[in-house]
Amino acid sequence: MSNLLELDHVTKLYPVGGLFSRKSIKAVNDVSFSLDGDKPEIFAIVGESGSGKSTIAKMMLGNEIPNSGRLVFDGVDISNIRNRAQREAFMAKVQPVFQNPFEAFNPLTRVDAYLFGTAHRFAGANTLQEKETLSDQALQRVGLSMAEIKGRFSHELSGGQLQRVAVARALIPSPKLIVADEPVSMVDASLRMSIVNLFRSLRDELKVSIIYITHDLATAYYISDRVIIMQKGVVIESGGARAVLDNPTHPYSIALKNAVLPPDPKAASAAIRLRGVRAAI
Ligand SMILES: Nc1ncnc2c1ncn2[C@@H]1O[C@H](COP(=O)(O)OP(=O)(O)OP(=O)(O)O)[C@@H](O)[C@H]1O
Repeated sequence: MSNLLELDHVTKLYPVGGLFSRKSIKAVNDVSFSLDGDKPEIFAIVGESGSGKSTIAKMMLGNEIPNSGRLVFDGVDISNIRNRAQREAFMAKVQPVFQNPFEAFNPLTRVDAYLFGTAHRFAGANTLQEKETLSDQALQRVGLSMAEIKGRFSHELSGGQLQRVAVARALIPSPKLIVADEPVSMVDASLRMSIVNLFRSLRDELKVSIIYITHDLATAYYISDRVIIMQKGVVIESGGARAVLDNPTHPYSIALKNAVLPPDPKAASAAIRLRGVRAAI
């Protein structure tokens, strides 16, 4: 068995308190886990705001370097990727999907231009015909087509459609890993499940592994194979998604779960209880 991705005691510090301060915050504190290269899975990273989820995503994408520990993708330490050719090869294999599709697409640029650019840069498409063919194949995978989006700008598409285009773009290079940071939190609630189900079909049909970063326990429970729950940079619980989320053992995970349990008369005060638990831990 070889690992697709391994995080080995990864810690990331950020300075706090201004230029001359020596203080720092441990945004990510000694986090370790790995994804199997032979078994595509949806791996959820769950936690409240500030728990370190996005910092992990940035390190996985090579946009931040850990202060200690290693992130190894496909046998290569991500911190050692230096030249342009290595960077391009890495980016083709690890693709991001971000929270807000309206921020990911410049409103003045036609959406298809993003797909064509990716097809050219990462998939060797040179002619317009080749770019259109690759883009259309990816769009079909996410339930759209070139005909539907050609020539259109981001504001002419719904949030759900635009997030699908973002996923299609991520698929064009045939990545091994998609790092999706809160991919449904800006999408209309009625369309959320369709995007979440899309990730499942990508795992099953394209054999892509997906890091699913979310504060939403319900969708994590629904689609993930494994989950880690983070608090203040630390992994406080990890394992099979069902096992962890059916029977959380850490007070913080129990509080997180209670906060989404319907329809509980106490649910309205869940957020307040959660704050109490946080303060107590
Ligand atoms: N560039 C930065 N400089 C200083 N501190 C940072 C920086 N990025 C993140 N942090 C801090 O690191 C901690 C973890 O932040 P991070 O964004 O990873 O959390 P998160 O779980 O993704 O939260 P959210 O869901 O709100 O994005 C927070 O305390 C945050 O303020």
